[in-house]
Amino acid sequence: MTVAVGVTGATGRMGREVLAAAGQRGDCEIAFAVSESADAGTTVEGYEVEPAGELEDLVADREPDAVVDFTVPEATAGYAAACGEAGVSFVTGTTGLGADEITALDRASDAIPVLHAPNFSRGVSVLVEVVREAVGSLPGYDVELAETHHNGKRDAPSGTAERLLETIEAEGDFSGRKHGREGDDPRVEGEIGVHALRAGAIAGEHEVLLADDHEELRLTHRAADRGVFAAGALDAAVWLADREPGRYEFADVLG
Ligand SMILES: NC(=O)C1=CN([C@@H]2O[C@H](COP(=O)(O)OP(=O)(O)OC[C@H]3O[C@@H](n4cnc5c(N)ncnc54)[C@H](OP(=O)(O)O)[C@@H]3O)[C@@H](O)[C@H]2O)C=CC1
Ligand SMILES: O=C(O)C1=N[C@H](C(=O)O)C[C@H](O)C1
Repeated sequence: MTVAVGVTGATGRMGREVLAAAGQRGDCEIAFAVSESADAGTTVEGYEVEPAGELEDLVADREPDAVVDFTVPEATAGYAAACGEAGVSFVTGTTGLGADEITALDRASDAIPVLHAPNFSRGVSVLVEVVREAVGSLPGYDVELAETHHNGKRDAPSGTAERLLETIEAEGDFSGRKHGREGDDPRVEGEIGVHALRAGAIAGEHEVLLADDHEELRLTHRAADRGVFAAGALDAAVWLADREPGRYEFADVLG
């Protein structure tokens, strides 16, 4: 079966990557591509990019099996609602979602399958589980998290860092998060240090450091490029296309 995919944010870093990846696969085809500021004649990877304001019409006309979204939180909430109305599965990797946007995903999931993942890399899925085990096995160790991304990233800490922090907090007895460190600011027992670096074109790095007075353990994931996220998102779209309505995780796709 070939899954027809609509792509939002088509002119963005991830949208371009999703369109490029789709062209290399036999299990999906592009139904349409949209972007907020697309002008007439804009093309990406050979696909015509249409104005995002026309999403409802495009979903009705082209009848995709799924929409893949990497945009901004305020757009993601509206796209989820439009897909819910049209009965089209919705996959989103947009990070920095607030309570209202999460509620929009939940509402849409009454009508359609919705999968939101802060990271579509298989390696990060494993990292989350390894961090869970490490924190649970090393009670009392200091924990610090650092994430590094390109200079165009909007949200901090990254969505992946948020997922790792939730995992760490669920597994141990911590007093709170400490974002950055400056001046006369020694470490307080039980805090989780959080550091966000932004530079150049770095696709995405996450490191969790656990240490006591005698040893240190560093658990690190590095994305070599964005292709890994695009591949995971398309895997999710193919998997999600014929599911029942509800909320799904990337881990469900990986089985
Ligand atoms: N889950 C994962 O594995 C990954 C998640 N991400 C997340 O994906 C998101 C996008 O990242 P990235 O591609 O780097 O971002 P970019 O800034 O490169 O692209 C954003 C896209 O969103 C569009 N956009 C911006 N504002 C609006 C709006 N108000 N309505 C509709 N569309 C809009 C832009 O359109 P235009 O250019 O026309 O303005 C652009 O196409 C981020 O939240 C990022 O954290 C990124 C990588 C992996
Ligand atoms: O904005 C990005 O680039 C990335 N965002 C995701 C996040 O916020 O965790 C995933 C990946 O690290 C790249």
